[in-house]
Amino acid sequence: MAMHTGMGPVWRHMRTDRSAADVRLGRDTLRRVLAFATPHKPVITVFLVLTVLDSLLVVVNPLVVKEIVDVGIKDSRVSYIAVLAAIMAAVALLEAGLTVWSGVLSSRIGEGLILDLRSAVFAHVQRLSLAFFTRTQTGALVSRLNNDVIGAQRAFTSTLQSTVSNSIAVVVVGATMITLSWQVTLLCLVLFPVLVLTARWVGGRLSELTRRQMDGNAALGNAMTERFNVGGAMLLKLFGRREVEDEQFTAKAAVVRDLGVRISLITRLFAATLMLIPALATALVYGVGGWLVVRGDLSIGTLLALGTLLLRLLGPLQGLSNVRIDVMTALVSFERVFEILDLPTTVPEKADAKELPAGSSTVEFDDVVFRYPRADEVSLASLEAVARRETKDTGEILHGVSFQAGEGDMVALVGPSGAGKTTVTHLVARLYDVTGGAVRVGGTDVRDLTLQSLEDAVGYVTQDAYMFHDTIRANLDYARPGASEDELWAALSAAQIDRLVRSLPEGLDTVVGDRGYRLSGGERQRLAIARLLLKAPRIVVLDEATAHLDSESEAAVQRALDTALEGRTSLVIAHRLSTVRNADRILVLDEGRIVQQGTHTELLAEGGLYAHLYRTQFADQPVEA
Ligand SMILES: Nc1ncnc2c1ncn2[C@@H]1O[C@H](COP(=O)(O)OP(=O)(O)OP(=O)(O)O)[C@@H](O)[C@H]1O
Repeated sequence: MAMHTGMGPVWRHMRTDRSAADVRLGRDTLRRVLAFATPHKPVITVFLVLTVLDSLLVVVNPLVVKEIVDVGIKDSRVSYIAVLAAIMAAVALLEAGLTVWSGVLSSRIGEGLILDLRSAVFAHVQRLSLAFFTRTQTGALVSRLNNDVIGAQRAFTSTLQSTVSNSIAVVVVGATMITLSWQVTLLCLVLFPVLVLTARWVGGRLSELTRRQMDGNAALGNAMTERFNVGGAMLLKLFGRREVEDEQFTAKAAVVRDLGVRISLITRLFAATLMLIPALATALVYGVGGWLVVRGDLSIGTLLALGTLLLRLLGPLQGLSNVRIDVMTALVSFERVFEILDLPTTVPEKADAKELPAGSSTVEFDDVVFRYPRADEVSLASLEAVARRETKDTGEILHGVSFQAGEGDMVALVGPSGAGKTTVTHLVARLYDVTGGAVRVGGTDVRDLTLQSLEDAVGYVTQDAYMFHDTIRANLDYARPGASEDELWAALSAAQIDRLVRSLPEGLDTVVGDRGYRLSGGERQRLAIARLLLKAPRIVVLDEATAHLDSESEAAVQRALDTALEGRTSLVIAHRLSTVRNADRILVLDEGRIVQQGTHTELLAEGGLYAHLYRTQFADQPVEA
């Protein structure tokens, strides 16, 4: 097997982060790692048996060589030589077979473990509260997780295999060599510490230089992404900074070049040492061994066997010198994955949570107090580079908010920017939990309901409705899996967007979302309304678009909304005159408090903040038909 003689895995060791070896692991880590291995126990057992067999085979062929030379050739026994040669060929075949078989098992274990870890992490992260996502740079989290999941599976494949096979090989080959000639063995072993020490030194230097090179490349990447987008490119042009930018970029790139040259120099020096030491050891074996043969203390066959065995000792010894770092690196990866799995959600479902009874759609806020969770309450200490750590409290955002929306009522929220309107809407479907007081849906505290039944009952349409980078059909299907073609078109037509979708060359199969066909703000919101209509929730939370739509799409959005809200209890962050006029109740929020509530006519008569908002925001809007 390549592992016994080759130096392939060495390069990976050389570049791994050596700091892992000094990390202190949690008490439970090993137990939990084993728990992940349990489902794969039978395969791991077979894999280990194969690895042991393969490592034992390593000494067979050198011993057969000895037998051929010392007995077969010396005594001119041709048929015996033929048998021994056949054994050699059989061992080689067996070794090849074992390599393939254990390779297949290794990937089955590794890939199986990746699947288990990925599914567990995805399922858990999906259930974390919204607060986690507002605090964490998702891209960085995802790439960290990907690396850790792959690092963790390595524990059960290459690390496990190399540790077992290298240990056995060192013992078996070492013992065989000592039995053959302890004098020669001792002599060659003097050279190995040189190899191990060089490898350690090179490893330390390489891992540090590689880390610096990665940082340098990241800095280059950041410089480019920041400047090669429309905003950055414009800033550069407007401030005439081209020359300075050129110089700064070249300086950063030069650092990466210098590091690259140093890494390559050290790598080559090490490669030369790797070739030199076995060559020197071989010279020693044949020099000293040859002398012993001449003196009659050693047979020629033994000398040849020693020469071959020596080469088979080198790789395993080298591998073992890195074992601690390998094992620790894999365990640290596991620990990072566990850290994510251990993150508690701030909106947990109770064990005895109830289903929301069909038809209940009242919403009630009872003296609700709320503050947003701090970063250190929702994100990870070890994800410092990913999460913006802040321990400062955002302070109370809502102070004793109380109101009721009866079945089918439309409640409008108005108030200056930052008053807490969006925050109020977040609490209805438990995107966050209240700090004090209670939010009730259908008369039950939302914390006593199952998350699924609550999520089914409440639908949101936000200003910038998110669409997956997928077809219109797939985005609609998300709200009602398996919806028929007729149902899709009925929803699109009620949302006043059917004409547009029909006019697209690909129709329902047009890709929308981040990078696909770009819908205008109004079109996107109408598509979101179609999605809401398919979901058909009993309660609708809506953030009306503030952006100015042209009067035609404004009217279309309005008609779509009228359909969407009909017969449903709704909470609307209102920006339109028609909405406030039609609302059953208007809540006027200011600095986290409801300062006024009533109908449009009542509030206008009352004066105060509403009358002021009306004059500044609503009065100059045309009244729609
Ligand atoms: N995720 C968050 N973490 C911490 N503070 C937040 C968060 N979201 C909002 N806030 C703060 O809560 C306060 C209320 O914000 P909210 O978005 O509810 O106001 P709003 O009335 O909807 O404003 P606008 O009309 O401008 O959208 C603001 O001071 C805001 O800075």
